Amino acid sequence: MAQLNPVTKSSRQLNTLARSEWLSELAKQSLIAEAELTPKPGLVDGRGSGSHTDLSLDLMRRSANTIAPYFTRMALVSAEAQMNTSLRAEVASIGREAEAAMLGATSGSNAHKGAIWVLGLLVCAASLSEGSLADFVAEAAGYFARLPDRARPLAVSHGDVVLERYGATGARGEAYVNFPHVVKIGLPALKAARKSGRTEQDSRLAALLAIMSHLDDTCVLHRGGPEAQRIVHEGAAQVIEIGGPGSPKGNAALIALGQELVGLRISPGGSADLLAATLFLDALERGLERVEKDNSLVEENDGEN
Ligand SMILES: CC(C)(COP(=O)(O)OP(=O)(O)OC[C@H]1O[C@@H](n2cnc3c(N)ncnc32)[C@H](O)[C@@H]1O)[C@@H](O)C(=O)NCCC(=O)NCCS
Ligand SMILES: Nc1ncnc2c1ncn2[C@@H]1O[C@H](COP(=O)(O)OP(=O)(O)OP(=O)(O)O)[C@@H](O)[C@H]1O
Repeated sequence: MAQLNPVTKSSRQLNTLARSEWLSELAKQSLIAEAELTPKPGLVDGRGSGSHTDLSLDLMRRSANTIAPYFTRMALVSAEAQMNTSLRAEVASIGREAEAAMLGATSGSNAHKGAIWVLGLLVCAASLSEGSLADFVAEAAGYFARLPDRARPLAVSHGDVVLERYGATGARGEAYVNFPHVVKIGLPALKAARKSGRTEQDSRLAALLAIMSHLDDTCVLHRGGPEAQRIVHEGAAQVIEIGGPGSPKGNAALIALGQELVGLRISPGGSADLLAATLFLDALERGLERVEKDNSLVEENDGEN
């Protein structure tokens, strides 16, 4: 009989490790692809910092690279696990560690708080369910999010302030109802734009604008209240209505919307997070080895991250 080597990992363990690393890579690449996508209104992109004074594209990339190992850990603890409150607590604790590491890497700037939450839940759901269909994974992630978070900190967040003032449920609310702005708005817009022959860059921008035109975003509400939210909803809808990214009028309106948002210091950060989630689920569903580059950003160091 062949001698069993206790140090050798079983092929099942190796598969779990490979899938966890793949999910984490897809999540990281989705974050980098979102940040690099240009021109995005009010957000950090290849042109600069948008409406932010404490963020840059380099910082967004550094943050994404810092977070990636935490996505791997989330996927590993979720693989072959039961979706219950004890796993929820374990993942929440890794999520909070990721947030602290992100803040450490950015000298305290919030580059990816919302994104850690959204992608963390989706990575866990994809790992645990071994599924790849967007609706199915988003539903599993929603179920996971709704399990109680016993370690919720007492500190008041921007989301708490906005919930109290305007009743907007923000990142938590989006997850609790299975990410409708990703599966019912972002992904269909991405696929429809691709199908109509738009470039990958324009298709991703179309998905972002579709999300922006519907989402109640606590980043926007916290900085500018309901008037800022109205400007974002109507501005994004207008760009889509007159032809969308890739059409001459749509391109001009997109640039003008960006100038307006930067002038008012408005940033649709929640929509950016949900675009990253859209790119993640799209790559997962298509079984891609990596998130495709859209070629909208040509830089000397491009490709190193
Ligand atoms: C739920 C989170 C985001 C905290 O929510 P809270 O409302 O307090 O945060 P805050 O107002 O600072 O907003 C967080 C970010 O969400 C994004 N966002 C805003 N609006 C929306 C929206 N409608 N939909 C999705 N994302 C949004 C923005 O990027 C925003 O900056 C999260 O940090 C958390 O509770 N983590 C605990 C750890 C955990 O359970 N992790 C599990 C998986 S990682
Ligand atoms: N390309 C991007 N540009 C800017 N923000 C982004 C981008 N991608 C994702 N985000 C999200 O936007 C959020 C940044 O939010 P915001 O700047 O409002 O945070 P804050 O520092 O907590 O608030 P404020 O700057 O209003 O005091 C992050 O949670 C992040 O997940």
